[in-house]
Amino acid sequence: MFKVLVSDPISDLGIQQLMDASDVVVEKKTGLSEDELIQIIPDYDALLVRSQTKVTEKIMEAGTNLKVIGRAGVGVDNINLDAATKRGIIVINAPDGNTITTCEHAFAMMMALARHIPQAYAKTIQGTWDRKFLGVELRNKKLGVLGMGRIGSEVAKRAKAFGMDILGYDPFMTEERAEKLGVKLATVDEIVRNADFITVHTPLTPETKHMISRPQFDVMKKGMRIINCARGGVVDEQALVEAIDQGIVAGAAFDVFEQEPPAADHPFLNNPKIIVTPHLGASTVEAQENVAIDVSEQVLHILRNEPFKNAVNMPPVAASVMNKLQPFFELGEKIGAFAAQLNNQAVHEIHVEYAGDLAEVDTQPLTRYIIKGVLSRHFGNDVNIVNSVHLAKVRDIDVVVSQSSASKGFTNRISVTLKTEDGKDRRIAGTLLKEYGARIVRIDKFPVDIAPEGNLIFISHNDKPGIVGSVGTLLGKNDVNIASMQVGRKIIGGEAIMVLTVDKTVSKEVLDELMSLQELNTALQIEFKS
Ligand SMILES: NC(=O)C1=CN([C@@H]2O[C@H](COP(=O)(O)OP(=O)(O)OC[C@H]3O[C@@H](n4cnc5c(N)ncnc54)[C@H](O)[C@@H]3O)[C@@H](O)[C@H]2O)C=CC1
Ligand SMILES: O=C(O)CCC(=O)C(=O)O
Repeated sequence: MFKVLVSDPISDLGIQQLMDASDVVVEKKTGLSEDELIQIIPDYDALLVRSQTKVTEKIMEAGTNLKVIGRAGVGVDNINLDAATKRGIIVINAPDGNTITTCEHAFAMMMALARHIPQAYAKTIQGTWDRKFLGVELRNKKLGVLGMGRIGSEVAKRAKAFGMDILGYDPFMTEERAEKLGVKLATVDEIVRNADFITVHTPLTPETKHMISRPQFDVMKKGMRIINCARGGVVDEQALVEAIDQGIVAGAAFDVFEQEPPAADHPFLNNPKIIVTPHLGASTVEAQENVAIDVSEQVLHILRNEPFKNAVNMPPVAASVMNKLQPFFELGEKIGAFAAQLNNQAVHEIHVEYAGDLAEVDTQPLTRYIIKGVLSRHFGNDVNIVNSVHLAKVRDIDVVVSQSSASKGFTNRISVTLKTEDGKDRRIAGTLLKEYGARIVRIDKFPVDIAPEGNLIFISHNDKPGIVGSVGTLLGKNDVNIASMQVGRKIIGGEAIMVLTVDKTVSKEVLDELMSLQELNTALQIEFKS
C-alpha cells in the first residue's frame, strides 16, 4: 500500500483518483512546520504540495521512502530540486492546468491598474464618492511581455483583442512563433524604453532575478505601469518603490513577493499606487482541479512504476518517443545489470550503442535505465532513473552514447560496454524480438540467444571435451536442475562460455565447487530484479 501525504490545500476533486485507488492511502495534513514534516515523512511514498510547503533537503533526507514529490502547479522553487535528484526522488509538476487562470489574473491586474479599481472600491465602501480616479485605456498602448511561455503567450493573445501592440522578450522565442502570436520580438532594453505596460511571466532564476531593477527603471518610459504575477524577485521591489516615488512608474500590480507572505511593513502594502493580491494567480476552481488531477495522475503512475510525464528533474521527452522507448526499458536495465555482474573492475566508461530502430530516436530515458542497471549492483535500490546519471557522474563514470547503422540483422539492438581500467571491457548486447520478447544476443565476443530472466549461471572456460558434462553432473549432484544451456566459442579449443538457466538460485558453495573444475575460469550467478 502506497502512502501519500498532501501537505497543502489541494482540490479534493482533483485528488479523488488517488483517494479511490485501492493501492493508495491519502492523508491530508496541512500547515506543518519543517520539523513536524521531518517527523512524519518517513511513512510516506509520495508528497503532494502547492507553494506553501517548502520541501527542504532535511525533509527529503528524512523521507527515506519518498519516491515522488508532486507540485500541484508550475513553479517548483519551493522544492530543493538538487537534493531530490541526488536522492532519486522524482519531482513532477502540473505545468498546463493553471495557465489560463494565471493569465486571466494578470489581465485582471492590468485592468485594475489601468482603472484604479481597488483604490476606487476602497473609497466607495468607506462612503466617499470620489470621482477623481482617472484611468487610461489599454487600446493602442504598448504591452511588453517578458517571458513568452505558456502564460505570457496567453496574455499576449488577450492583449491583441484589446487593441494593444505587443513587444515580447524570451530567449527561446522564435520569429515564427512571435509572428503567429502577432508579437514583435524586442530586447529587454527596447521594452523598458517603449512599453506603457510591462508584465513579467518568467520563472525566478539567477538570470531573471531583478531583471527589472534600477538601470531599467532609469530608462523607462515615464508613466508606465508594471505587473508581476510570476515570481517575486523578477522585479526589484525596492527599486520599484523608488521609481514610483520619482514618478517614473505610474502604478504596479503584484501577486507575488520576494518574501511570502510579505512583512507587515513591506513598502508595497501602504502605497496607493501599488495593488496587491496574496499569490492568487492560480486560484480558481478550474485551475485547482486541473493541477490536482494532473499531478495525482502522474503520482499514481510513478508509484505503480508506469510511464509518466512532467518530471522536472529529468529531461522532457515527447509522448510519442516515450511510447516507442517504453518496451525497451526493462531490457535496457537488464543488459546494464548483466554487464555489471560480469565485471569486477572499476568502470570508467559506460558505452551504450543503439542500432536499428533505436538509432533514430532520442534515447535519453532508455540510457537512464541502462545506467540504473549497471549501478544497481553497487547502489541497490538507491539508484533509479532520476539519479542514475548523477550517480555515474559523481563516480567519475563517463556515459558515452553512440548510434550505429549496423544492427547485425536485428531490427533493434542495444549494446552496452563497460570500460575498465585494466582494459578487460565487458560487453552485453540485447534485442527485443516481436515474437520472443527480450533476448541477450551477445556476451563479450560470443553471439548467444538467451532470455534475460530467471536464474542464470555464466561460466567461462577453455573449450575442452567433457566440461559441459562435468558442470551438469556437479549441478545435478547439488540438486540444481538445468532448464536450458547455451554454449559459445570462437575457435575449437579456445576461450568459451556457457550460460545455463537453472530452476533456483545456487549457493556460493556450489559456485566455488564449479570453480574447482579443471578448465573452468569463471562461474557467476546472474540475477535480474523484477
Ligand atoms: N501567480 C501564480 O499563482 C502563478 C505563477 N506562475 C509563474 O508564472 C511563471 C510562468 O509560468 P508559465 O508560463 O507556465 O511557464 P513557462 O515555462 O511556460 O514560461 C516561462 C518562460 O520564461 C522564459 N524565460 C526563462 N528565462 C528567461 C529570461 N531570462 N528572460 C525572458 N524569458 C525567460 C522561458 O523561455 C519560458 O518561455 C512561472 O514562474 C510560474 O511559476 C505560474 C502559475 C501561477
Ligand atoms: O499553488 C499556487 O496557488 C501557486 C501557483 C504558482 O505559483 C505556480 O503554479 O507556479
